[in-house]
Order: sequence, then C-alpha cells, then structure tokens
Amino acid sequence: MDSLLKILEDRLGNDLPFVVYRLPGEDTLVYMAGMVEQLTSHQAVIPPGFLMAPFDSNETSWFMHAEEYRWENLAAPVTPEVSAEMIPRLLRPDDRQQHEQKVSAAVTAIRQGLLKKVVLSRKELTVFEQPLSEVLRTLLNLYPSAFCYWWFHPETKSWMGASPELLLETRGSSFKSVSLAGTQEYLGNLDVKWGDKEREEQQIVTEYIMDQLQPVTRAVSRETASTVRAGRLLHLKTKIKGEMRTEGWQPLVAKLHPTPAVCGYPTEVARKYILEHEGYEREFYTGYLGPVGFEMNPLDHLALFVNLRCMKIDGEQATVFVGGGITADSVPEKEWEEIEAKSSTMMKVLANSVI
Ligand SMILES: C=C(O[C@@H]1C=C(C(=O)O)C=C[C@H]1O)C(=O)O
Repeated sequence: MDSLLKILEDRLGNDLPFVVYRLPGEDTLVYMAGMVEQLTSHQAVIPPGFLMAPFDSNETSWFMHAEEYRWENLAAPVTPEVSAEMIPRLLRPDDRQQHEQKVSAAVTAIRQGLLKKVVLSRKELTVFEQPLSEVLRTLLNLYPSAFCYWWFHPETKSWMGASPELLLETRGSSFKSVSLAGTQEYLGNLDVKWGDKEREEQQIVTEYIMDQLQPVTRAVSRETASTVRAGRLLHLKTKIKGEMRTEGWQPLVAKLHPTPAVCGYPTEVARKYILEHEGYEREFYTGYLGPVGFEMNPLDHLALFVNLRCMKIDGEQATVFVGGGITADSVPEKEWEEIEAKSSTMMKVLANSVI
C-alpha cells in the first residue's frame, strides 16, 4: 500500500492523471492510469477504463483508459474516529440563512405545483495540510462499505469521495441499481422510524427508476425499501434489478441520470430550477463514476456510482459538496442540519488524516 501511495503522490506532483478506487465491501484498491479523453457520447467509451461524468449531461464526460494498472490488498481499517469539528470550517455567518431561504423558496414553488421535489446543494470550503495519500488512507479506513475513490487530472484537479449510492452495475445481461433517499442521523440503531416526508421523497426516486427502466430493459423488479447506514447517516434504500436488452448499458444510464435522488421531479423542471437557483456549478458532484469493463470482470461488466459525499481538492483547499431533497413538507432548519451532517462525511476524513 505504501509503495502505491508513493506512486500517487509522485504522479500528483508531476501533474500526471490517475484514478484509484475500491468497490463497496471489497478489500482491493485498484489503480489505473492512461490516456484520458473527454467524450460527448457514452457510445464512444471503449473499455477497459474509468468513466467520470458530470451532473450536467450537456458537459463532457471524462474517460481514462486502463493502459497501466495494478491492485493492492488492503489491511483492516485502523483509524480511530475523532470529531469533524477539528477541521477549520470556513462557513460565513450567512451561509445557513442563505441555504434556508433557498429551501423555503423551493417549498413554496413545490406547494404552488411547479414541481414535486428538488435537490438543493451547496459547496463548503475548507483548508487542510495533510498529504492526499494520507487522506485517501483515512477515507478507505472510515468507509469500508462505500465506493471510495481518488481521481486526479491536472484540468479537473483531484476528486475524492465515499459514495453510498449505486447508479448501475451490470454483469453479463443482468443489471442492478438502487433508489436511495431520505436521511436521518445514525444513533447506534438501524431499526428506526421514517417520516412521511422521507418515505415520499424516496418513493418518488423508486417509481422514477422503475418507469425509466421499463422501456429500455427486458425485465425489471424491485425489493421493499430498507434502512441502510452510510457513515453517521441512515438512508432508505430499495434494490432494483433486471435484465438488459442487447443494446448494453448506455441506454440505461441515459434514462437513469439524473435520478430524483440528486435532481428532483419532474426531472427537467428540477434541473432548470437547480441551474437557476443553486448559484454555483456542481461539476462532478451528483454526476457518476466508476470502472467500465475493467479486469477481474469480463468486458461487459461495469459499476457506476453517484458522485456523493465527495470533495474537490486543489492544493490545500478542499471543496465539500452536499445537498438534500426538498419536498412540500421540508423544514428549512432540518434541511440545513441534514446537509451539515452530510458534510461531516468528508470533514471527518480530513480531520482523521495524520500529517
Ligand atoms: C444529495 C445528496 O444525497 C442524496 C440525497 C438524499 C436525501 O435527500 O435524503 C439521500 C441520499 C442521496 O441520494 C448528498 O449527499 O449530497
């Protein structure tokens, strides 16, 4: 592991692109480097490699060809947990107020019938001194059941994250996806009650995914929703699976992204609302990413995750991206607390990394 971390630091220092990732629940860290292309169509993706797609489908996706690769078995997690409060927060006094005002305005728009759900997000800046290889080590230790990654390209800068949300996984002609939404704090117990607001917002996501996939698949089915843990948060999750048609994964991704878990519903109205009201560019946050047809798997295997609980890092500055689903019943104060809890997923990584 140490020799691989050294390679990553060297490549970062020399502005050479790479990506490392670990699939949820696995103990292997995969490293990839090679030519990077910017693509306007996923039909142009030639596996094996790693796909990094932005939230806004009008922007280009990035694809790294797996020309060079290796993997390492990781040791069991060792990092002790400390408080996220140790990280210097660069919150401005009016950040909270501004977000709550945006939530109130969205609730009004929803109650007026303009849309049913919209996901409002923001970015939070922080500074840190730890080497990024140590930050990666902590990320891997803290979130064994998430999709953990570090992507670097001199133009995009570094992105790191621990996503709890699968967008699409395929193996042969079978596929899996999930509907993930609704958030509450994890207080040591998975057997919790969910309010109507959370159930409704997750239901919107599940129904959307089912409706979108039906016309482009041979079969699709879902399980009942259950509670899952992601760090110090709990979410409602419904597993979805089925059989693809011969056209492959591209039509499914085109139908799925952006789901109402990260955008809202109806999709186009919510997307426009976000572009007009959020006041910043999401870039790769709430886009999707992952390996396409890479090693260990046959060429038709892919695993794409929604880019959540992530940060962009440029020098010693980290930008953490967080958002939450707003519906007619949203309470602005609670929505702020929810995104603060979400931001602690990455803040904790920075706080726990040794210099
Ligand atoms: C948008 C985010 O998370 C999404 C929104 C959720 C919610 O609104 O409850 C829950 C999980 C994710 O689908 C984020 O983490 O930034």
